[in-house]
Amino acid sequence: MTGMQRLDEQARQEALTPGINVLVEAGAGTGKTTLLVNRALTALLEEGIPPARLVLITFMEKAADEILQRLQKRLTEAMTGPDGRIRQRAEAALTDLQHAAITTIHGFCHGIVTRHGLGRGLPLTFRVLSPYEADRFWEDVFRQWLDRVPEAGETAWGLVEAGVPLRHLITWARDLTRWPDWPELPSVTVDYQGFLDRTRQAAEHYRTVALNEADAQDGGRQQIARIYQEIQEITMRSREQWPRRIAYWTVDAPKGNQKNWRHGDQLKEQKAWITQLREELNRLRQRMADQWLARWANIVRQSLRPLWRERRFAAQALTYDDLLYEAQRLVHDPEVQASEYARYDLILVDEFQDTDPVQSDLILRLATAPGAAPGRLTPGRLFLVGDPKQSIYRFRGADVEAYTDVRRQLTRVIPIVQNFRSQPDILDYVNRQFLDRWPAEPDPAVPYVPPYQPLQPAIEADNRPHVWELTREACQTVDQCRRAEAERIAEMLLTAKREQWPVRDGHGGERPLEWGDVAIVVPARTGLDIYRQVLTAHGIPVAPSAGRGFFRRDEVRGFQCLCQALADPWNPVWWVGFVTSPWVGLSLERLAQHRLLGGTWDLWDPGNGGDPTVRQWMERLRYQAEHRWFDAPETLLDWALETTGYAEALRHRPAPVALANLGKLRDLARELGDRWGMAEFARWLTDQVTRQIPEDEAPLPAMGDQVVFSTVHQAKGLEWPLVVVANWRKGSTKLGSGLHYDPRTGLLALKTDIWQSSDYETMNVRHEAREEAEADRMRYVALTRARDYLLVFDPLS
Ligand SMILES: Nc1ncnc2c1ncn2[C@@H]1O[C@H](COP(=O)(O)OP(=O)(O)OP(=O)(O)O)[C@@H](O)[C@H]1O
Repeated sequence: MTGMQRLDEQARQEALTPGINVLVEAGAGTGKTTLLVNRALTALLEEGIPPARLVLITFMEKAADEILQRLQKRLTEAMTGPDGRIRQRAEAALTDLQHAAITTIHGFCHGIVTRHGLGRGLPLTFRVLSPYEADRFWEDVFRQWLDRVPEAGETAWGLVEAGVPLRHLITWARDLTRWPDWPELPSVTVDYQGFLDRTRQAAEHYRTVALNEADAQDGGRQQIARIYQEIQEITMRSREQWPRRIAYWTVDAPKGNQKNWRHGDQLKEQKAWITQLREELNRLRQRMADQWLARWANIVRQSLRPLWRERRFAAQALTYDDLLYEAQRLVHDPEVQASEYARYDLILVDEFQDTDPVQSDLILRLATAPGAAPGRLTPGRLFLVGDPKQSIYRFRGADVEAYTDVRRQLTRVIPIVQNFRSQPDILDYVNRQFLDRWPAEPDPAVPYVPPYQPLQPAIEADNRPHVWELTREACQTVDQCRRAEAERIAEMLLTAKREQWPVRDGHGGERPLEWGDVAIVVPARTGLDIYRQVLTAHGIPVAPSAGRGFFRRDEVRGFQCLCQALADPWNPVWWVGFVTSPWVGLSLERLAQHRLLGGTWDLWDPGNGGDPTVRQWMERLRYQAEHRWFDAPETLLDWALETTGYAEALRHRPAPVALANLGKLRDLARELGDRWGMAEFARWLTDQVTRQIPEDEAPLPAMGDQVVFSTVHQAKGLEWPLVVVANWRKGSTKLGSGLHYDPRTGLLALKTDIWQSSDYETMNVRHEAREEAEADRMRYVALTRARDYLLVFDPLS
């Protein structure tokens, strides 16, 4: 099964050639990190570029750490090589390695902003706001804006009057201030009067006809009477009320039965008019949405955006987005560009498929000599590695078209296709899935669809099966299908374990499959509990996994109740919430007993009666409440852990998820509590818990011999001997409700349950095509995680 044949050695060598700008388009499992490290080593050892003149940008901090470690190891090895010059350079590079900018794009931008921001509209020193802080701060500024800028308050009030819910306005304003730039929208007028006049006249006419022509119980006659009545009511009201009434007016599909009419043609005519009215109403609503959007967006653009910028800069605080946008703005200043260009000799970028237009523009600017025309890159400055087939971060702004644009500008695109990870059968299966779906070369008509070069195996095929396309038992609902899938998975896994399927051990040998070799890779966490239950019922050990429900977890809610109890000791709900949470674990019966025994609910006056344990807790909490202004949330957390013995209890149970979450809670308490103090922290935490804001639970430390569940995003960059691809659904790819912006077309569109603006459809068509391509890429990532065995289901319908 060994017998490695090197297929693209020449391409790999070519990629390392100094003096050219390279985009290495490397498929899954082709060893991208090794290639990146090799190119950095060529720069350090052969070209003699000092570490400080290298930039190496990774997608995550963890990847930056890994690359740094690998470089350290390789340089240490090079220090004992035969060539004296290389030994010297390796030693020097190792000493200076900390000066190399091996960092995420945000880290890199931080440097640019720090070096050049002063005198260019940015604060001298600044700190970067965490997303929580940024949110909170934004809300303050938004409130002040509404209060202090008269047109802002008036516009908001006018829109609320017209039927736009305030919470929509707030969300839209937040989105609008987050996006870097978007065009001022043309103002829109809506001709309510014309619409109402026309509709009233027509309704009057059809009503008269129906009265003479149709039986009283006919649906059509009743329908026209209702329409007539509604239009009368709307016109009777003041103009200010028209928009709201029209926005929420629904006209049903035409009704009525020819049999009840003296002349059937009359009903036909009425039905045609009603259909037309429905269309007209939709168009009118679309115009209303355009008008609202333009009014709100333009006022946000004129005054909220500048105010928000001014306020955060005055507070010497930048958001993560600021780092990117400000760095991009700065490198468009010729002086800054010249200075940054002179600073580095080589820029290496990992995971370049997940770039966005801002990032790619910034990187290209730094690879262009000062004064050179845009796009005329200096040779030998760029080494980009990416796999457009694995671009799966569209939801947070990655734009595979930005990748395609850069690809077009680079003269050297080097495909690497030999996969070191998977069994030939698996690669064969993957190739068959995508060869027909994706073009061999980029197709300008579909710039968001990646080109596909078949993956080539690095090991020889054996005659064992490695891929199973699984089928489910017949099922009706999605959950039943999930259960059926889970049953089938359990059956296969038990067989694999019983038959001791061999997996490669990474040292050229084999060993029998263990539970820890198995991953179930899913697109989303919905419905995972079903799989978990079924597998557990079959005796298969399953690793607990972190979801998005951090603020719904008992350990977090218990602490939230404690914080709130101290911030608001007059309300017994909070302290009772705390003592009945698993932190303290008192039962409700015990509290009822406490009351029966003459206990109070009043923290300030626990009295002498009641249950002694409850009273003891009340006294402790009262003491804490009295001192709350002096306590930081982190100190409070420590106090609670010590006093309740909760962490100890979790350790004995054992409950790794809860323990890991307590760790995360402490980090939050430290970070936010330091800046906000107790009362503000308590308010914030309560807000997150009550609004059930989705938030990642703490990542878990490595588990023992257990099957893991992993989302595709979590699985990116990882591999397992046996991968099951399950819980796949062909979901809707439509743009959901809310405000949307497409930086590529400059379109802004909004949609609610009732109305949508006129650019929504155009935007949605673009969006759907891109989402479908993204879903295919997700599937590619999932399938290519498998080393030895792949079990795949078709999507659930
Ligand atoms: N030059 C090499 N020779 C043999 N095996 C290699 C080589 N480079 C990497 N590998 C092995 O191949 C597998 C895939 O490598 P790696 O995870 O670096 O690929 P990748 O390109 O980052 O994959 P993906 O993009 O799919 O996450 C790993 O098991 C790794 O140990």
